[in-house]
Amino acid sequence: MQKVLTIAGSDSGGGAGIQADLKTMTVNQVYGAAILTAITAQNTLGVQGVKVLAPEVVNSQLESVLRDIDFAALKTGMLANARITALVADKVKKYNLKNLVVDPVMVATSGDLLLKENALDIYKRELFPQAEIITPNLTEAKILAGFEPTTVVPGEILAEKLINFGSKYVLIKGGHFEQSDQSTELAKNSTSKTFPAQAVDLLYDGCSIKRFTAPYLESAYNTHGTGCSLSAAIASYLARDYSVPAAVGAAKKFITGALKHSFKAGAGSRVLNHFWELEYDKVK
Ligand SMILES: Nc1ncnc2c1ncn2[C@@H]1O[C@H](COP(=O)(O)OP(=O)(O)O)[C@@H](O)[C@H]1O
Ligand SMILES: Cc1ncc(COP(=O)(O)OP(=O)(O)O)c(N)n1
Repeated sequence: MQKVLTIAGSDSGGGAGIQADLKTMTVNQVYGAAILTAITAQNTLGVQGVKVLAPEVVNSQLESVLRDIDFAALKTGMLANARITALVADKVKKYNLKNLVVDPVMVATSGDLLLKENALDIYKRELFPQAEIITPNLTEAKILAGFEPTTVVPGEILAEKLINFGSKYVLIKGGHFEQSDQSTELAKNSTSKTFPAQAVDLLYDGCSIKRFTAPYLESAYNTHGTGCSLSAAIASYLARDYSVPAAVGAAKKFITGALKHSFKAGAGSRVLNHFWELEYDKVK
């Protein structure tokens, strides 16, 4: 059994954050451990409150598990601020951690901010250079590359800018496409005015681009926790010794199934069904 660590925030509604990561890891057959960075009061309608933990508390959790457990991969989600981001980067270096997946979580689907802006520099200088893969969504990719979120930028240009921060791979996710992005590479198969035909994620290693496509599921528009679960699945497959492109392909298949079987847990956005491949679901 391979061990995988998530360093992320808690989503009390169970759709994203640590809760989504641990469900993803369990169903993808790795042992998941979790370091909390923040506690959010959150449901399917949005984020009602955030309590970021003191760096000392994050530090003691990290020291406890890293001294004891040998992790085959790890992922970061909500790191909340510059001090926690720097602390995590230090631990990755100190413990020589491999297969680091960085999901640079900045904003929830609801629009609530989950990262202080001054953390961006630390991400770029200290965390990305140690990452096997970084997994920004389109908006996060634009912010990291220095563009306004509303600017239309081809995926190739974003990927080229982001790989220069030093990660081995960049995956730009196309799930939360915007109307203004309809003309770009990430949504070029668009047949409707509102939704693209394909959800296209773009993987770049500094040499060549590989696209991972799946049908865009209109019914699953705005489903919560997709980015968290995708990065947790990538970390799980890396731990199981998949190559990066193979891990991304397997994670994309997993997330597409979980989106297809997504459901309403509350009054707001849909949530993923992480367990869609299990037998009891097929019997229903
Ligand atoms: N409605 C959808 N239909 C198909 N795939 C989707 C849909 N929404 C998101 N995805 C996929 O989910 C994964 C997470 O992407 P995204 O939702 O953009 O990330 P984030 O949650 O970080 O904003 C990607 O593989 C993306 O293509
Ligand atoms: C505690 C917490 N962490 C991360 C998120 C954002 O989740 P993510 O899967 O990246 O994005 P959405 O699919 O929800 O847009 C969150 N909401 N809470």
